[in-house]
Amino acid sequence: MSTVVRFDAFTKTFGGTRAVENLSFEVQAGRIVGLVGPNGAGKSTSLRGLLGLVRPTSGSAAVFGAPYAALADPARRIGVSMEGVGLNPAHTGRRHLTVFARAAGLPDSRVTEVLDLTGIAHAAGRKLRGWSTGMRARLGLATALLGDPELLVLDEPTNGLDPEGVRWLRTFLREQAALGRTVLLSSHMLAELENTVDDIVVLNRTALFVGELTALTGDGSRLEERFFDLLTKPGLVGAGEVR
Ligand SMILES: Nc1ncnc2c1ncn2[C@@H]1O[C@H](COP(=O)(O)OP(=O)(O)OP(=O)(O)O)[C@@H](O)[C@H]1O
Repeated sequence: MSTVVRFDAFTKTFGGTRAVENLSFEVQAGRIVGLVGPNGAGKSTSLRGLLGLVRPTSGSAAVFGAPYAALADPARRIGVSMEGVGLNPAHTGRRHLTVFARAAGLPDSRVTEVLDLTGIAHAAGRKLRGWSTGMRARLGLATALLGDPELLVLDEPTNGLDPEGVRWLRTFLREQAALGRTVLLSSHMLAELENTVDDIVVLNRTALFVGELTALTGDGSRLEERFFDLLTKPGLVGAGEVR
């Protein structure tokens, strides 16, 4: 197995706020890894640190063995879906994707492919101001897929998706993993994650658990139960718990 992502004692302080402390974990190729934690736990800060959008106060985050900024062709190797990526409401979906495709040196034909892949081809000609949150979530994913990347980094990809969309995303991510792609995603949807991820990182400023999902749920427990155990009763969870 090869290591795709590696956080090593990653720590980020904003002014007086320690957003992430001493976070260490690895993501192996072909795995789907879920980063979970309560609001403000540091999930987005960690993902942004991986993508070079946040500079660690100490420690490091590396992707494909190097800091993001050192990668030769990050837009083709890593697909990112994250809130705050500019959407021009006056652009159509196709236009939005074409801007990103051209910036990454990809052919316009790839835009049509990702529109089909993510089920939004029928809306491609409509201005984004009229798109629902769920449609925008699919557009975020379509943008991430443009470069046919080896790694997908998805911040809250299920936000705004309806149940059909959530199910579609789960199947889609499993297919990606079966093709050898790697997925690192953050989510609040514990019940859904249980059906999707191979490995899990429970984060509450520091990592409370890093390991295979089955180490938490293999005894028939629900992820939600184990999650709250970790948050409220550290020391009871066992294998994989970070001490
Ligand atoms: N640019 C910033 N400047 C100051 N503080 C920040 C900044 N970004 C994040 N923080 C703080 O860092 C902490 C972690 O925030 P972060 O957004 O990483 O958490 P999160 O787990 O993604 O939360 P949520 O689930 O609510 O999206 C919070 O206390 C937040 O207020």
